[in-house]
Amino acid sequence: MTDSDALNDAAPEAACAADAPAAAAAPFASVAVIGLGLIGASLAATLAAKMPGVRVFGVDTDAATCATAVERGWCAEAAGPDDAAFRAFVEGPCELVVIATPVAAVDDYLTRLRDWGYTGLVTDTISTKGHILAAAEELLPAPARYVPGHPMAGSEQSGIAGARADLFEGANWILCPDERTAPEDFQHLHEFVCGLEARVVSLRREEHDAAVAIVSHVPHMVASSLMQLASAHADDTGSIMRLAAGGFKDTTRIAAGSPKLWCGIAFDNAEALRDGLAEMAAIIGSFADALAAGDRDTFTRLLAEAADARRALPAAWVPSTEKLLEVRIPMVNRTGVVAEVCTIASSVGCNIQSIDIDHISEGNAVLSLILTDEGDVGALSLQLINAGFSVSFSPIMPKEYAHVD
Ligand SMILES: NC(=O)C1=CN([C@@H]2O[C@H](COP(=O)(O)OP(=O)(O)OC[C@H]3O[C@@H](n4cnc5c(N)ncnc54)[C@H](O)[C@@H]3O)[C@@H](O)[C@H]2O)C=CC1
Ligand SMILES: O=C(O)C(=O)Cc1ccc(O)cc1
Repeated sequence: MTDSDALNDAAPEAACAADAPAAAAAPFASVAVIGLGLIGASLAATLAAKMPGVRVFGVDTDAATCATAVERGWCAEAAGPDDAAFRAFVEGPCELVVIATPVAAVDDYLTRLRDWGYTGLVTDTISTKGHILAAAEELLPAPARYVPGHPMAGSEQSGIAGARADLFEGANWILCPDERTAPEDFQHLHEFVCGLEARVVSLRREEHDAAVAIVSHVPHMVASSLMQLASAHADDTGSIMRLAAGGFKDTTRIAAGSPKLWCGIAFDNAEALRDGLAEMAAIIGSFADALAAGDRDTFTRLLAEAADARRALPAAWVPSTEKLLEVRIPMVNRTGVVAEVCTIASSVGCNIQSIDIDHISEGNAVLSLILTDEGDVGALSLQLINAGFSVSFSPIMPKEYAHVD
């Protein structure tokens, strides 16, 4: 039994305590968080609050940031990258490394992990995967144990000053397993992310950058462009800015984000961002064209399509605890089952609440997923069958579920 098994075994009682906020089961006993800025420090703060048994070692080049993280009780220890204690932690108890720095710092840490012979799990929070995927493949001693991650939550603030223990609550957290990802590794990472009260969305790693260009990187550049436009029209007194109503503020909040961080993100996702910006320019052009042509129908259609799409944006979902569904999938003679199944489930909007692997015999296991009442279960079933899986679904009662963990 590993340390983390022991933690897991101890967790159900804690999770049942009715009065205090329950501590989540901790799949890792010791975690290194590299980069203690908005995201890394929020992760450390969340772990301290929700998985207090986890020993977090923080790493940051800024000594004051390290001191703050320890003072606040978010990290047991925190140090600069050259501190011997960091190497000792990686070579010793560390079970998970989370890289939460700007993308420019990635090579340095992957090289250190290589030089220190680290073969444990590695994930990250970096907004783009262009660089880190290639670097992890080249540098990590166990590249199959790198699972790209990306919390789709944050803010326009930077550094530990903006960090919050509730930043990830209800947020989507992308994980990108591939066919080499060991089922147990993905199961533990899934538990880790769910323990932060975020929701895992599985995505093929090669699709990540194009997808986030559309929902995150182009919007950031559009928000910045709106501020450029307004600034160009502001006189010395800035009076035009005082006219800005809620809509302007809603659509430009993210423009206050760190220019250095966002320049790094843009250049690591240059191709998808360029394509997205060109599409965006064409869409803005179609409004201008309709105006020039006096074409009210087209103009109204463009607005109406956008209004419908905005109203249909998924609201925060409160899953019904009465409608859980278990999906059981034999994993005989097939690698990459977990990555494939979870990616299919996410693509049809299904939310996996927990993952269990029942080992039936040597080399023979059944993957058991507990789904909440979200997404298109019919499409899930069809796609899994088309992908060659033999699947069985059964509704489960909340009481039964209490014993699944
Ligand atoms: N800001 C946001 O809303 C989100 C950011 N991300 C991604 O997460 C990562 C971190 O972003 P933020 O926390 O917002 O950045 P941040 O600017 O708030 O913090 C970065 C931290 O990394 C430290 N740092 C810089 N270089 C370092 C190095 N070589 N070694 C150790 N520490 C170093 C800085 O001192 C700082 O504390 C980035 O890759 C970003 O793209 C992901 C989701 C949301
Ligand atoms: O502030 C917000 O609303 C964001 O959308 C933050 C954000 C910034 C960068 C990411 O890669 C993901 C999320």
